[in-house]
Amino acid sequence: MAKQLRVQVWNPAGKHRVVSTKPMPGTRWIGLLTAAGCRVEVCTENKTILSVEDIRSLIGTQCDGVIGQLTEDWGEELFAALRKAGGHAFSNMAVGYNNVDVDAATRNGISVGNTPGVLTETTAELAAALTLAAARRVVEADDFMRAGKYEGWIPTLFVGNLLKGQTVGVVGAGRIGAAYARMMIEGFKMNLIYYDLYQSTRLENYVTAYGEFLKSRREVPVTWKRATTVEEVLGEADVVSLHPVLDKTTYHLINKERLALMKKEAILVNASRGPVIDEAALVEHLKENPMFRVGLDVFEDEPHMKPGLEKLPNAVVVPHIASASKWTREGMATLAALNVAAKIKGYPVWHDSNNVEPFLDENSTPPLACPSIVNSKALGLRIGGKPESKL
Ligand SMILES: NC(=O)c1ccc[n+]([C@@H]2O[C@H](COP(=O)([O-])OP(=O)(O)OC[C@H]3O[C@@H](n4cnc5c(N)ncnc54)[C@H](O)[C@@H]3O)[C@@H](O)[C@H]2O)c1
Ligand SMILES: O=C(O)[C@H](O)CO
Repeated sequence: MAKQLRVQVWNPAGKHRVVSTKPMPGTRWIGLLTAAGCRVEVCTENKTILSVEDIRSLIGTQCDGVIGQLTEDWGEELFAALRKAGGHAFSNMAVGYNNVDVDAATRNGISVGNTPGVLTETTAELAAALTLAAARRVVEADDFMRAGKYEGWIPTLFVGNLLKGQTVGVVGAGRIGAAYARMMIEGFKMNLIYYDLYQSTRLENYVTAYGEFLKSRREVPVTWKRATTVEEVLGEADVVSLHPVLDKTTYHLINKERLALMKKEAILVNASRGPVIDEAALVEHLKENPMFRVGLDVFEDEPHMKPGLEKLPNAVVVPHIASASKWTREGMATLAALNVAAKIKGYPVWHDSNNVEPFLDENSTPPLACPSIVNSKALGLRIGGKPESKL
């Protein structure tokens, strides 16, 4: 018998029961759910990652929808439990949904929401921060300073890499990868090489236009190149940042053999998902190549690091905080709540999941639609959405 988990209840008399497996930032998301007639139960148990058993007990015998987290294992067991409890709506509070078995959700007639767009710039900024921290050895230098080791300026102290005029490689040039590329190109005048399954004409045009602008100012123009293989990016780039989805095609995309193709003094950044890199191979590569540096936001066995990584000065490591700006986290909560509330109300799926801005303006009522449902086609859900109607 599973233990009863602590919950905080909002709008107890609400007609539809919605569970959030975690407290989420801000209050707008709670207001939107209660305005849609939902009783909202937020799990406040002091446990970082809930087990499948914990979540089953939260779902209970009657539940219309759940907002879950990327640390949870949403598979057949939970979706069957949710369907049995009368539910038909689930949303991850994340854009990535590799923790969700979407086919299992579809089999059980449950929609799977995610939160694209609202975290694009925030995540790209953290990838840029990791790039700079690794290139200029910021964390090593900070440790050195705090340890009282600084005895005065010398020409050889913490010499790192200059980014200007170097080549930035982006693997996965979707929303976040393209935003990161633009930051590095405009901010540091880097040239671009990218690899993606699809051509990013928008990004290419952007770099071309920026190159023309620089030329008009008699500055050296930036350039772009679409690589035909990931190996081409690894061989040519001075900085490589990983931004693909995690699936079978990207699991251990960066392995021992591919690390060996990279420049000895290259920088590798990962703010996508940990398993995109074979982390044990990375630890060995970092040991053998002290001038090779990494910036990591995500890890293969989160929350753990592969043994040895914690000791390496050429690695900057942060705990999966790439989307952690107040505006983004509150926006993620809003999108997740609306994915569930609008589905419960029978509204259609928003026509453009790459443009969720209309849902994020706190001063206006959101469109009558689910912002982003990844299995909308498989479930045969209606596409539409009308701005400026009350939920
Ligand atoms: N660290 C964090 O906190 C954080 C925050 C947000 C997103 N993410 C991760 O970033 C990922 C990307 O988010 P997004 O909004 O940019 O998604 P997106 O769908 O816009 O971009 C993903 C890109 O990856 C490409 N891709 C897929 N398979 C590929 C392959 N085998 N090789 C190369 N490219 C491939 C796709 O074509 C697409 O362009 C998410 O799925 C999530 O896992 C992490
Ligand atoms: O996929 C996501 O949205 C992120 O990992 C959350 O920060």
